[in-house]
Amino acid sequence: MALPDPRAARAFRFVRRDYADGVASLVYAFDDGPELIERVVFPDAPSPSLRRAAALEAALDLLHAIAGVSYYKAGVPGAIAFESPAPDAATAAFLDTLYLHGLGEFAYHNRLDLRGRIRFPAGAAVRAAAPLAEQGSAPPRRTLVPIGGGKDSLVSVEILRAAGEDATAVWVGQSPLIAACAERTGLPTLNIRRELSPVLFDYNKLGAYNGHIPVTAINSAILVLAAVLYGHDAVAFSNERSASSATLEYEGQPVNHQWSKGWEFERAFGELVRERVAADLRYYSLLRPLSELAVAERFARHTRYDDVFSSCNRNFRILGPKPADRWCGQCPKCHFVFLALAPFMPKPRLLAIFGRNLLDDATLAPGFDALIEYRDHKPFECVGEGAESRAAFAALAARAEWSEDALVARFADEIAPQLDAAELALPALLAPSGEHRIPVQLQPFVLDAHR
Ligand SMILES: CC(=O)N[C@H]1[C@@H](OP(=O)(O)OP(=O)(O)OC[C@H]2O[C@@H](n3ccc(=O)[nH]c3=O)[C@H](O)[C@@H]2O)O[C@H](CO)[C@@H](O)[C@@H]1O[C@H](C)C(=O)N[C@@H](C)C(=O)N[C@@H](CCC(=O)O)C(=O)O
Ligand SMILES: Nc1ncnc2c1ncn2[C@@H]1O[C@H](COP(=O)(O)OP(=O)(O)OP(=O)(O)O)[C@@H](O)[C@H]1O
Repeated sequence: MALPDPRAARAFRFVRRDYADGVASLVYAFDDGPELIERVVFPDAPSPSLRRAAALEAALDLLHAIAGVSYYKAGVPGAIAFESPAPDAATAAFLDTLYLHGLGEFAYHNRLDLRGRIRFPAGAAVRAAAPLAEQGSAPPRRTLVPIGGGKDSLVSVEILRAAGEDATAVWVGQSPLIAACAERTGLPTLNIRRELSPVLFDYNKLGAYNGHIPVTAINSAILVLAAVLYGHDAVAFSNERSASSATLEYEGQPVNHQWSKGWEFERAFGELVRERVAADLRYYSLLRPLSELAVAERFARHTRYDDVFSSCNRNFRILGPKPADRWCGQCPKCHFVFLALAPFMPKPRLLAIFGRNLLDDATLAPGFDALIEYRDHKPFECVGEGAESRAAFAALAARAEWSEDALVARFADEIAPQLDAAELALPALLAPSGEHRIPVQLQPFVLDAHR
């Protein structure tokens, strides 16, 4: 039977969700079209105790509502409907914000205006969640630390290790690269599988709307459910301060590729988890006070991951080709991570990691120009702020081993003279600052730059 066009649909339906034998099934549909079923598989998950059922149900509801964004985007119809009870008003307002900003880049590229279009229906009020300690046996103090294959989460692992925290390295999906990083941490590991509905890919082939989604929000909701199932009391992401900055402004609205890695999401989601899932379950980012450069400086202190990690997102595609090398060398993420690590590592070590010198390749000038916001905007990728990239270039221009490399010399000769030298200093960008939700006992390990 021919698939209906989701762009012509009247409503997006949250049909049902359930959890049994380690599998969460999340079901959606456009109008009366075929069901879109996503499955999330939690290996060897212990049977949830009856007493912890309330937290499980609430975490499952949250995951169902958040993961719907992958499917909703295929049609962005004007109505959203729930067949199960609709979320309470506070959750509905959170979802409005998440879908609007999390789909900001998608809307920009598809020339859609989603303002006023995304309205989650609000159902009955619900009671505040009890602590896990009152919903069953209290979990020991244990942290789930999500691993993304890149430098950030590995910095968090080392912070947790230094603080003597009991942590489990966890990742979603089937990336062998992430698995190798998780193994290298030496921590206990947990791999959660996620199977998107194949109907989404059929819709995509037919020309449905497509584009970027707030994947960190989805991973966050999966890991909160995992914390309830496996008995952890904290989920510690590795999202840095720089992730809160918009990629660009369009029609007066900030558009941020990394919106669900930002502070606004962390705060709202973390509070919702406490109020709706369990009052003693903490969701936070351990790296929130740090800039990308500060994270790079911390990563450079450890050589343990040099031959396994990669921040190049081309490795993490579900579909489509993956790069022949761990670092493709062509994408904004490769350019930025090379530039951010360069001031903090011996040059031979960095060249060994990447297998080449990206800053001595004049053909890459446009890519690096976008990072420093020179004649272009910041790329739609997880990269630091323009000020951080400019400061890294300035630091390299002052070092004999880098100053003659093509792009560093070009920066010094052509671009730096147009900039305010006071804004190019590294130390200010390395100091921790800003808001965070880091538990008190871990704060010294993040905020004290020398630990
Ligand atoms: C790996 C990657 O960067 N993928 C982005 C890419 O997708 P592509 O088509 O090249 O490959 P796939 O990832 O295999 O996706 C296939 C289709 O499936 C859709 N999809 C995938 C996962 C999901 O959870 N929901 C989905 O609907 C996807 O849209 C494809 O149609 O381009 C896409 C369009 O721009 C991006 O959406 C893909 O991004 C992935 C979802 C992804 O995991 N990206 C992260 C590396 C990423 O961008 N992280 C951001 C954080 C953003 C946030 O706010 O959370 C970052 O680190 O900055
Ligand atoms: N597949 C995944 N499973 C679980 N968590 C993930 C996954 N991919 C990314 N994350 C988490 O999402 C957050 C943002 O990812 P991001 O790619 O910025 O981090 P990273 O891979 O650790 O470092 P880098 O910025 O160098 O790529 C991190 O906390 C990361 O651990």
